[in-house]
Amino acid sequence: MSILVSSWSKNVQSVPENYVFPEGRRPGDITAPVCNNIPVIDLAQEGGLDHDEMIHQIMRGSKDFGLFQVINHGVPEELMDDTMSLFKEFFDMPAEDKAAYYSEDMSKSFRLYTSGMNYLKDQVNSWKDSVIHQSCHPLDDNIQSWPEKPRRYREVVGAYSVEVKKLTARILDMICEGLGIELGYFGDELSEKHALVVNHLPPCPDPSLVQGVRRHTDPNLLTLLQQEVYGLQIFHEGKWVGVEPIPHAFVINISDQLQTISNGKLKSPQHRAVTNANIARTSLVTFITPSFESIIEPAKVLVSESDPQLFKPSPCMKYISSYIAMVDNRKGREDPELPKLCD
Ligand SMILES: O=C(O)CCC(=O)C(=O)O
Ligand SMILES: [Fe+2]
Repeated sequence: MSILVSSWSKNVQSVPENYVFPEGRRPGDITAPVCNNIPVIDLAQEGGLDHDEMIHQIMRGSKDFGLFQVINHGVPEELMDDTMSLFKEFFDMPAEDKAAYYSEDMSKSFRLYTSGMNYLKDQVNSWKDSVIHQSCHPLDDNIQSWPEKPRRYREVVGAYSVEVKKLTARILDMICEGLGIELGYFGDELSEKHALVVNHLPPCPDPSLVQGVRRHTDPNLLTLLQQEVYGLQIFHEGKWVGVEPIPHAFVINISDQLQTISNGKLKSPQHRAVTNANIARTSLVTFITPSFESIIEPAKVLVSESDPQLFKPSPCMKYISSYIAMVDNRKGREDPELPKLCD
């Protein structure tokens, strides 16, 4: 039998034992109401918000929640719909078709996997299948490792990653403006890597027992997420709150390395994704990461006598490897120099 949740979960009426989290580590409030204070920012270039107001809202979201949403952002809505439909079709393919893409080898540039990062190492499994494209750009160098099924996979996902790249550059420059650092600061090296992860959480007979995407902060620079079904939650002021699924919006999540570069002015929120009883949830998550050799440290202009440096310089790779070690061992991050984050 396939170990992919998307292949066997239709045939079960209760949660198999290896997916049931022990009491105390269960998700708790899976129906947390959506938080209406998270900014939803209209980025329309004509007839939309005043530019200064956009920057103000971006800063408010990034400081108070570590997160905001954008609409009218320039990524064509039809392309967002096509990409979402394509991935739903991917996870609905017969188990034999999906088996060709399944791998536990984390070094692969494209793979389909299940649970956390490694099904075999997880003490308790997560109710999730995922695909990862380690690198989307340059497209021509990477696209050959992507699936050819469903038809148009490479064309649609390729176009999606080109559009998301443009939006990323725009948002990073607005963050520069808000922080008062030079435009282009995040160009090239600091935003070199674009990985696309698609998480698929099939309907679950009892969402209160399982984890979809477990509580974590993102170890990269910035994350852009597309969702259409409720499930993403952030831990805010001591409780879980939902992030409203808004059609054709992107959720923009400040990640650990941007928290460091901003010298703690922007925060990297703890978040997770919960499952639903009746409906599958698919999310498209683009992770922007500096080149692994980049040294991540607070921007000089953000450090002063009244604003002492909060983080020591560390290579980007250290953030990523400490995250992977944490996910593998389910322990907190041990390196005291890195933002301290997880359960
Ligand atoms: O699927 C989601 O909504 C959250 C995914 C996420 O946090 C991640 O993949 O890092
Ligand atoms: Fe995340």
